Amino acid sequence: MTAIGAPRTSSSSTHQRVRAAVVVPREFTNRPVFNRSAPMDTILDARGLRKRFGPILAVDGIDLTVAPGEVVGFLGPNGAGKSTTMKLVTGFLEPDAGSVSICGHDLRRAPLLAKRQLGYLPEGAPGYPDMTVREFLRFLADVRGLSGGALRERMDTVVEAVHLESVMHQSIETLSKGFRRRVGIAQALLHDPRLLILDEPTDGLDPNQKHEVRELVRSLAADKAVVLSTHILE
Ligand SMILES: Nc1ncnc2c1ncn2[C@@H]1O[C@H](COP(=O)(O)OP(=O)(O)OP(=O)(O)O)[C@@H](O)[C@H]1O
Repeated sequence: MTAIGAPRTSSSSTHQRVRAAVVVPREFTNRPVFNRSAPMDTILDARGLRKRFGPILAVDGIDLTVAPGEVVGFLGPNGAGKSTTMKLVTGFLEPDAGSVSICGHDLRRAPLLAKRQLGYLPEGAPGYPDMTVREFLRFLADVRGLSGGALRERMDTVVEAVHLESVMHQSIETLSKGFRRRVGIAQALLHDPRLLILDEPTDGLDPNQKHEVRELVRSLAADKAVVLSTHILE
């Protein structure tokens, strides 16, 4: 994947900016990536990211900076390299070249500090199928180091934000796609991160659910930076 053109900006509110980074497979373009120097309040600063899988050059020199209040959308066809870029940005995969900094913390040198500021919804929103939603969220809150009153407060906040009240005692394997995706978003929000990376958050959802997730992302983005992807080009 390379990114083409300057990111487009549209103003949805005075505090929020939405940008679309159109991403295309390497063979379709020789145009340069967008390359800007990071301003002081940058939440995500990725430079020169490159990743090869054998003969496939999946990510070829991505530079990306995202500031608070910005929503950046990766738009590209299947196989363009959107998920791979997200895996590099979240530390799920090691890049062959390049660096990632989250809230000023270098992902390689200070992974815990960087990941503390990161919430990640992987593609397909994986969860532990036999856990109930409550067990799953409690487990992840525990992993994130939350306990006592802080844990209860964050659980209540995300359950309300994502509207999970009605399914808290249901096992994840019995949830509809829409609710499964919401649980994935809830776990990404639990520790109140500054950066949200959402891989295809609306994929497979019906139009109402898509609208809800988009509204949710919009409401969350006021004080966070959000990067999301979609292969739905229209
Ligand atoms: N672990 C891997 N091993 C080998 N090739 C891989 C691996 N992960 C991704 N690829 C390849 O890298 C390229 C980019 O894949 P990626 O999943 O990042 O694309 P994508 O834009 O997210 O696509 P989609 O919209 O289908 O999710 C594809 O050609 C894919 O086959």
